[in-house]
Amino acid sequence: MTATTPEPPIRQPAGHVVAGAVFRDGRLLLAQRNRPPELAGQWELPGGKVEPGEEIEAALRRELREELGVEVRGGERLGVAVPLPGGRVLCAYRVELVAGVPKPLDHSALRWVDADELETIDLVAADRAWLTDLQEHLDR
Ligand SMILES: Nc1nc2c([nH]c(=O)n2[C@H]2C[C@H](O)[C@@H](COP(=O)(O)OP(=O)(O)OP(=O)(O)O)O2)c(=O)[nH]1
Repeated sequence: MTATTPEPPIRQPAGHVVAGAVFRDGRLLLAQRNRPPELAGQWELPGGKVEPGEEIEAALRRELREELGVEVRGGERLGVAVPLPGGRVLCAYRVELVAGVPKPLDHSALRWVDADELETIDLVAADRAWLTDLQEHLDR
């Protein structure tokens, strides 16, 4: 009889979280989280987890449609990939608003910020990695 080695556990590939950077008139759209308790009240780029087999741009379109009620296109990477606790990876993408007016369907509030406001607002910690990249597109 041959000894059998137990199969290693199947590892889920690290999940990808997409965040959309929408710019308008020198300002960036930020959304205020309402969950989980440790992030509630902080501001972030709208977005969320990519579903298995989903393309990045499709995930951005779906998440911003669900969260803001708008249609976007594009998806040029902006800044570094940020590792999140739990093995997920967070990336920001520049998207263009093509239809609709953003509404906080899944957040407490929305706000358009300029470069100075972005620096002082209570941004989710992970997103601070993109400060300089985001500010390049913003008015002071
Ligand atoms: N959407 C988004 N999530 C962020 C950002 N920065 C950051 O650390 N995160 C974290 C918070 C969460 O742990 C995770 C994404 O969660 P999410 O709640 O937005 O994703 P989702 O809409 O797919 O989630 P859910 O409804 O299934 O709970 O990434 C950001 O700028 N945008």
